[in-house]
Amino acid sequence: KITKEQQALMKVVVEAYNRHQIPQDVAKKLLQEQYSEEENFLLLTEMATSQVQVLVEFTKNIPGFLSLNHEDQIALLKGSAVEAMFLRSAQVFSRKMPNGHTEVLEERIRKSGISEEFMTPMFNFYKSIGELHMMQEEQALLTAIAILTPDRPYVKDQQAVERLQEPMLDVLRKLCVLQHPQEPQYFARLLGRLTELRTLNHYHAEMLTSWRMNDHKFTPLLCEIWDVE
Ligand SMILES: CC(C)c1onc(-c2c(Cl)cccc2Cl)c1COc1ccc(-c2ccc3c(C(=O)O)c[nH]c3c2)cc1
Repeated sequence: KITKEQQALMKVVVEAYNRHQIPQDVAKKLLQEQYSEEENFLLLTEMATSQVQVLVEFTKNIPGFLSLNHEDQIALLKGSAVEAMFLRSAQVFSRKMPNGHTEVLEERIRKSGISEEFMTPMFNFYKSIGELHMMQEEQALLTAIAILTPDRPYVKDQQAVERLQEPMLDVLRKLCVLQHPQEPQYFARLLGRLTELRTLNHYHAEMLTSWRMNDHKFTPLLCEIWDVE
């Protein structure tokens, strides 16, 4: 049922997703340093900065992305960065990393100056992703689909983005039917996570504001992608 060109498209996206990961020495830092709120914030800032670099490289490998209008490429990256990082960090939680990354990452997020009201939706999302037991092909395609969301702010040629997103949605739908035959609603559940991600964007904007009010500093790359400072 999955055509040859759909196989090829999936292969490119999955390989790019696996190739571009946070370097292990950066990820391992989560395990080493102390646990002060300050230290946690700095470590999470380092992870996010590294994750954005990884995200840019992954996005450049999405077939057709580099032939989009350049301003639209930037608009898509800025509009999807937080969602892509929620998806990627969610894998850490659902992967139940062997060397304790999961507990450590949760601990550091819970003690990094994020107010309680954002913890619940954030960790509910992590839990809902974990329950899906997504395959890596599904993770890669879902991330590409999130990045290729046509109605991000400031996107001029939305049709061009739709033309790239639709083939991804078709492949993911077919893949879900093949990999989860006993669960016909699985594809719909995956798309439901994308809706949940949109609400997390709003919470995240408020998290940024409260961090900035407490004079927390971000890196130049994060300031650029999140339009802060
Ligand atoms: C600027 C800082 C304070 C910030 O602001 N909002 C968020 C933030 C938060 Cl707190 C939650 C969700 C999204 C964002 Cl942007 C963050 C921290 O963002 C990240 C991003 C990505 C990881 C992350 C990814 C992969 C792996 C990984 C592997 O792949 O092996 C092993 N360890 C990983 C860690 C962690 C934290």
